[in-house]
Parts: sequence; C-alpha cells; structure tokens
Amino acid sequence: MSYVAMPALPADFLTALSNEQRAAVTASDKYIRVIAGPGSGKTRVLTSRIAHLCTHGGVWPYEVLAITFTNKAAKEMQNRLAKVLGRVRARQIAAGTFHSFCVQVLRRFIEDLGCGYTSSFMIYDQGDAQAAFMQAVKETDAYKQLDNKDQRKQMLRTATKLLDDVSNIKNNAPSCFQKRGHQVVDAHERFLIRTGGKMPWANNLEMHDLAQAYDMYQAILRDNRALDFDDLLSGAVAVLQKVPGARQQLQARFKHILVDEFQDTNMAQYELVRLLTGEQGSLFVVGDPDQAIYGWRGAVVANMRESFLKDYAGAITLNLRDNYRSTPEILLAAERALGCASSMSPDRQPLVPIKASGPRVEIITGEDDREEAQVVIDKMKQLHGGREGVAYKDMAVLYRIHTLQRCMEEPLVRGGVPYIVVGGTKFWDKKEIKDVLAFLRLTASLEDGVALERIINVPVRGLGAKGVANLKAWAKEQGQSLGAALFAGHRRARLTADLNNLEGLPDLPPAKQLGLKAQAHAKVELFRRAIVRARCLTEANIPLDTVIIELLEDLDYEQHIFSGGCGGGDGKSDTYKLRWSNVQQLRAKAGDYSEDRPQGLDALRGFLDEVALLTDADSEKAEQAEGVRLMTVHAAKGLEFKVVFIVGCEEGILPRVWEDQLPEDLDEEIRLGYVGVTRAEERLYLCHAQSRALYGEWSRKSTDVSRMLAAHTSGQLKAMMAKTTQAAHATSSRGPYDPSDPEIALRRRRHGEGRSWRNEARAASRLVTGSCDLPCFT
Ligand SMILES: Nc1ncnc2c1ncn2[C@@H]1O[C@H](COP(=O)(O)OP(=O)(O)OP(=O)(O)O)[C@@H](O)[C@H]1O
Repeated sequence: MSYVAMPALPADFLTALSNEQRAAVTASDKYIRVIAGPGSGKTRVLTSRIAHLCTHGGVWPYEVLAITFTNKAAKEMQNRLAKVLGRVRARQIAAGTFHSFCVQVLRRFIEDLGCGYTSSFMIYDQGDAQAAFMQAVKETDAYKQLDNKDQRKQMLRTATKLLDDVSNIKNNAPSCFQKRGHQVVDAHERFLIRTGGKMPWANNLEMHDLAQAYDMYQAILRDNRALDFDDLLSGAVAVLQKVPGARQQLQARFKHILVDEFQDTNMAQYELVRLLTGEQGSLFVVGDPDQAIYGWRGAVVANMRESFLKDYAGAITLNLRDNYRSTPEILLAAERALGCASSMSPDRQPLVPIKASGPRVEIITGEDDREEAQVVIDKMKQLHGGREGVAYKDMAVLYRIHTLQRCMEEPLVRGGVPYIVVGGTKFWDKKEIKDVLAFLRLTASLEDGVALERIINVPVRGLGAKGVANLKAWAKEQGQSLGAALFAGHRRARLTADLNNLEGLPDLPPAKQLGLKAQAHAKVELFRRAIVRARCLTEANIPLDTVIIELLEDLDYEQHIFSGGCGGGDGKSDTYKLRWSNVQQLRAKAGDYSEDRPQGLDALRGFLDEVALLTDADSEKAEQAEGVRLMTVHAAKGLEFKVVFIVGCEEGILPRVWEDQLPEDLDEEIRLGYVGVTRAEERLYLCHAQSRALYGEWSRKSTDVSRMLAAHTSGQLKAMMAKTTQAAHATSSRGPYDPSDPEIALRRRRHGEGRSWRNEARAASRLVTGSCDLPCFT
C-alpha cells in the first residue's frame, strides 16, 4: 500500500511535473481554481506550488497557509518542502487541517470575542459531544413530556442522529457562534430552502425542540469550558468577523492561502477562507467535484463548482486530467460508475490515463457473503504467492458500511492472511485510552464535567448512580458544577518538597454532608488529591509522561485494568497486557509530544488538542506493516493501492439507497463508488454476493447487483468500450479489457439468468444516450 507517496521535491522540482501540473504550480493569477481528477497529482501540485512561491515568487514561508485534508498530509508536506527550503523555513509554513488552524486562531483570540471563553478551552470530540448532547436532550420539554419510558429511550437513541443535525446547522450557518438556538435553526432552514435540502430532524423533534436542545447543549459546553469541532470553525469565523485587529493580523500574515479538497468544504470553512483571503490575499484551491462525498456532513460542493467563481472576481480555472495512478481499464470502470449519477459537473473533463494498459477489471460473484469473502481471500493468496508476489500491504478491501468488515475478518483469520483495519476501533477510542485522556482532561480543566462524569467512578469508588447523584446535588446546593465544587480550593494546594504529597488542599466536607458512605468518601478524597497533585506537577513543569506515570499510580489504574475493570478478564489474560501496553504507548506519545516543547499546562493542553483533532485518515497504523488493509470507502479517500477489492457492490449497499432519498444523495453514493474504484493502481475487483445477511438478520436475502457494477458489465457498452479503449491500448503489450471474456460471461450467467437487469439497463441507457462523457483515451 502506498499512503499516497508524496513527491520528494528535488531542487529542480518543476521538471518533475507534467505541463498541466506545471501550469498550475507557476500560474501567477490571484485566484486559482484547479479541478483535478483522482490520481492527477494534487498533492504534488500543492507542495510544488508552495516551493515555487517561496523560491521564485519572493514569498516568505510564514506568509503561506496550506489547509490540507489530514494532519498527516500537512506534516508530510512540510517534510518534503524541507528538501527545497530547508527544515527551518519549511516549519514556518502554516500547514494543517481546518480544525487545527481554527484551534490556533481561537487560542490566540477567543478572549477578544468576549463570549466568556478563555484561551484554555477544551475540545470535545465526537464521543464527548454525544454525551453532552444526551444530557441536553433530557432537558428538553419534548423529552420531559414523554411519560412512556420506551419513547424516552427512543428519543435518546435518535439523539446521535440529532447531533449530526446540530453539526450541519452549525456548519451551514457560519455566523452562528454563541447565537441562540432559534436563530441558528432559522438560519439553517433558510439555507436548506435556498439549496433545496430537506429538514433532517422533522421526524424526531419539532424545530423549537431542536432549538431548545441546541441551547441546552451549548450551555453544557459553556459550563464545561469546552468547544465541539463545529464550534472551532464557527468560533474562528466569529473572530475574523468581529475582531478587526485579529482579522487584520491574520490577513497581513497569510498572503498566500492554498486549500486542498475544496469540494468538501462546508459553509463555515468557505466563509473562513473568504475572510482570511480578504481583498489582498491570493487563493489557490484544488479539488474534484466528482469526489465530493461529504454532503452528509454539511459539505457544499457548490462552493467549488459555482461560488468560487462568483466570489473571487477574475478567478481562473485549470484542469488536471492526466491520471498517473490507474490503468486505462480501471479508469474506464471509474467513468462507468460515475456515469450512473443523474447529474455531473458541466465542466467535468474525462480522465486521461498515463499508465499503460494492465489486467482487466474482474468481477467476483459469491453465492452469499461468505463465498464472496472466500473468493476474495483466495485471490489475495494467489496474487501474493504468484509470480507478481504482491505484498499484502499493497492490497485493500474497501466497503461502504462497517458491517461488511466483519464478513471479511473471520475468513481472513482462518485463511492466515494478515490484515489491518484502518479507522476501525482506533487506538484513541479504546476504553483505557479514553479513561486516561479523561484523567488528563480533568487535570487540564478541573471543571470539565463530561470528563469527570466518565471517571468519577473509575477505578470503582463504590459511588453508584445514587452516590454520583448525591454529589451533584451537593454541588448544586452551592450553585456550582460538580467539578468546581469538588476541586474548590485547589489553588491553595502545594506540592511537598519531595513532590510526593500535597499540602494546603482543603478536605472535602464530611461523608454525611455529601450523602456518601465512609468508604466511598475516602476514595473520592484520594481521587481528588490525585488529580490536584497531577495538576500541581504539571504546573511545576514536570515532563508530561512523568505526570502520567504519577497520576496513574496515585489512582491505582494498573490494578483497575489488571482486575478486569476495563473488561476482558483478569490479570492472567492477554487483555490486561494489551490494555496496559496501550496505556504505556499513550504515555510514550505524550512524552514524544512534549519532548522539544516547554512543559506545563500548555504542553498538556497542546497534547490533548492534538489528540482531539486526529482524523480517521491520521490513523497511526504502521504504514509498512504487512497486512491487507480493510477500510470504508470514505476512509480510503486520498489513498492508493496496487490491488483493490470493493466488496458489497450491491444495490442498497453501494450505492446505499434509502426511503425519501434525494437525487443528490444518490449521486453522492455514486461518487463514493467512483472514489473507491479510483484508489486502484493495477488491479481492481468488483465483488458482490447474491445473498447477504445484514444488520443482525438471521437469514440471507437475495440482493441486486449494484448499478455501478452492472454499468461496468453491460453488454450495451461493449461497442463503446471497444471504440474508446482502442487508442489507449494501441501501445499496450497486453490485450484490451474485454467484457465478453468467457470468464466474466460465465460469472454473469452464474449470477442468474433471467434476473432483472433493470439497473444495468437504466445505467447503460444513460451512458448510451450520452448523458456523460466517456473517457477520452487518446
Ligand atoms: N508528474 C508526475 N509524474 C509521475 N507520477 C506522478 C506525477 N504526479 C503525480 N504522480 C503520482 O500519481 C499518484 C497520484 O497522485 P496524488 O495522490 O497526488 O493524486 P491526487 O490527485 O491527490 O489523487 P486523489 O484525488 O485520487 O487522492 C501518486 O502516486 C503520485 O506520486
């Protein structure tokens, strides 16, 4: 597998570019939009343009802001640039994701907004936000009015979905920071009317209930001095809108802004870029509307398609059409998949393969999902053990939904094929890691109620729900949050000379006053002292990893894991060793992070920020480790593999189809298929099962083959394929891709003669009537 090899930039980096890439790198226009197909070298272009600006354009590195899709991409970009500019200059380039950039803006300017937040705010990740939102929903009238327990449960279950709505609302109403719920919901409604979207929450809560939940949720965040991911964006937008000094400072610094994956920007991100660019800045955006796959989380493809040209007078458009990644056969499959969409960009340009012809795209048909998986695994073994000797790490299995991961895992284990799940249960989502992070968050912010709630009874302190409720009631009596009440007087605490103990921390009130049993009371006191001691050690600039060792020892956390407190048996089992080694890894990561930085609370907060801002694509799986990669198509965005298997190419799975689906949602599913197909460099296998059990169903149900796969195999396309591939294959030593190949024909028959091929026909007719351009392989 290559996690898209970034180009090493030699001093003469311009010569390594194609003509169209060089045109994009050297263009001197102020506003540039580059529409770049998959595999066309966006990353190379972005990196080279920055190098060019700094070496030939008289630009200082610190004047450049590069917004990348992942933090990892930003780091790699800086490493490559170091080869041209030198490490010191490369480090001056501000490169990161939208969220990490916004955190920096907010740490510096949030107090100027006068919204009550200080620069030491915490960042709530998805899990924390969900916990806070559950609490908020419970406070709504709609919830309280339900007297039926099942209905209440149902409402809480849908709260996760509602949180997505809230997230979309925030992202589509860029001026919403700290506004009231009804204003924000109204703004979102106007946005939806304007863009023809539908009200996502209508079947769950009325609008005023949603507005109320929104207000409650924001209040919980405020009380905990926390911001969620979406607040980071809208907060930074608010800074740029309302703090003229900040805006001027940032505009004066970032004279050259470059944004990758522009098709996936939401309204808040678009507005942020607009404000940062101002009148004077230059803006270079790269993206591909055909790979827009994040509409469901608020991305607005029109930002790239239309708004950019309207908002930036004199903007030019350049195209990168050459595809360096995939064989013509794979690109043909990609074009066909995309041809199933009901609409496409009017300005889209077909991909041009640079690679020579390769093996044909194969269809794998299983009678059921077990057989599908088995055939895939047999194929992997054959490729690995055969003449080509393809390494397992160069193969990927992509799927639309996580459930399909499980169908693959067991046969992989049985077949002795090593594999790595990318973006599955991530290191950072493991229970023990979440616990330790909650201890650290509480250390950094003693009022963080969500972190406190998670670990108030971890390791077990005999509190139970009643004990916690009594503690909360006690805090409420004093008009304080639980954190504020528990840690009151912490400022008076001092470390003893040997750093082992605390002096001056006032004791908790007696057990009776807190409504606790004596033993629980004593344990809460120990817990409290452990956290305050960790805080004092941090403030005394003790290295972060040492603070973690001390804290976990004070809390006796290893014993907690040893005795199965995190699940998975007692100390004899491997689970204990695994969990404890995860904790050790976390400690080491904290040590690495803080190694060349000043210690103290800022280092702790910086480390927690970095962790909170990790994305799936920042996955830390060792890139060189052997093993087939398993991941969703979303997680595969931006990656490339020699061999790709897309499993579950069935209607309802890829594309996912649901009731009331809007045509644009279906088109996004089709684009997702296109993204999947274009990850393959040399070999592509489109796989499906004729019957499948999904979502815990006991029996397998028969399936319809995906329209994208059907479009690929359609007989009606044969003539066109022959015509369009002729030129491309003229220079190839191998024969052209031939769908009439007996092997495929056999598989198709096996798939079921007489089956309704309505999807195939529908897709084919769209192509035949020419509603999409076929690739120009000339
Ligand atoms: N001028 C070039 N010469 C040779 N190889 C190139 C050139 N430009 C790009 N490549 C290679 O093409 C592959 C695809 O490049 P890259 O991953 O940057 O594409 P991309 O446009 O970001 O694709 P996607 O949008 O699909 O993620 C990489 O392996 C890259 O090294």
